[in-house]
Amino acid sequence: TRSTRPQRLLKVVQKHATRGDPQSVISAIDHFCRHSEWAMNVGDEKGSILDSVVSELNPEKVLELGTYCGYSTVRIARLLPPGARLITLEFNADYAAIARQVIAWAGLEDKVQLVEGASEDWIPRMKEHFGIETFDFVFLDHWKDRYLPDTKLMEDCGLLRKGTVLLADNVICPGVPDYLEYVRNSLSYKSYYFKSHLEYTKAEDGLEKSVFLG
Ligand SMILES: CCNc1ncnc2c1ncn2[C@@H]1O[C@H](/C=C/CNC(=O)c2cc(-c3ccc(F)cc3)cc(O)c2O)[C@@H](O)[C@H]1O
Ligand SMILES: [Mg+2]
Repeated sequence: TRSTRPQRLLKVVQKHATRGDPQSVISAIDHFCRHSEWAMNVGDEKGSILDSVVSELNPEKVLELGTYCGYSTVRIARLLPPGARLITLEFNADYAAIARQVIAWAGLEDKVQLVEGASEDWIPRMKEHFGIETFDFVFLDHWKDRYLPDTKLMEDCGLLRKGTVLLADNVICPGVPDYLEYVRNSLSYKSYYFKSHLEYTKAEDGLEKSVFLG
C-alpha cells in the first residue's frame, strides 16, 4: 500500500539531512513541502517568527500542543538552553512514531519529551506526572477548535504564570475565531498579531502571541 505523507517526509529527512544537525532537518522538510508535497508544518516564514519569540524568551519549560511530524518541535528545541525541556503532545500514534524519528535525527531527543496522548487528558497531569508547576512558553498548533478549551484548561490547572507566552499558529488560516476573541478581549492577556503567510503559500496567515498577565 502507498506510504503516508509523514512517512515520505521522514524518508526525505533521513536522505537529505545530516544526523545531529537540526537546521538541515528543517531545511530538508521545508524544501520537500515547498517543491514536492505541501504539509501542515508551521514552515520557514512563520517559523522565523517562532524562532524570534523563543530566542527572546529563552524558556526553560515549553509545551507544544500538536506535534504532527515534529517540525516545530525541532525548530523550538534547537534554540533551548541546556537543561530546558519541551513537552510535546500528539494523540495520533502514526504521527507520533514519525515525529520521534525526526526529533532523534535532529539529535534533540534529550530536550524533548513526546507524549502520545490527548491534550485534554495530559494538561491536568503535568504537575503530578512531569513535576511541572508552570510553563514559560506554549505553542498551539493542534485542532483549531481546541485552542480555546485547552487554554482555559491550562488556566484552570494553574499551568500559566505572570509572563507565560502563548503562541498560536493559524489564527487566520484555517482560523481560530473563538480563541482570538478570547485572548484579545480578556483582561488576563496582552495579545499581539504577527502577520505572515500560510506555510509554503502566498495566502495570508499569522501567529498570535498572547502574554498571560496572571
Ligand atoms: C483533541 C485535541 N487534543 C489533541 N491532543 C494531541 N494532539 C492533537 C490534538 N488535536 C490534534 N492533535 C494533533 O495535532 C495535529 C493537528 C494539527 C491541526 N492543524 C491543522 O489543521 C492545520 C491546517 C492547515 C491548513 C491550512 C489551509 C488549508 F487549506 C489546509 C490546511 C495549516 C496548519 O498550519 C495547520 O496546523 C495532528 O498531528 C493531530 O494528530
Ligand atoms: Mg499550523
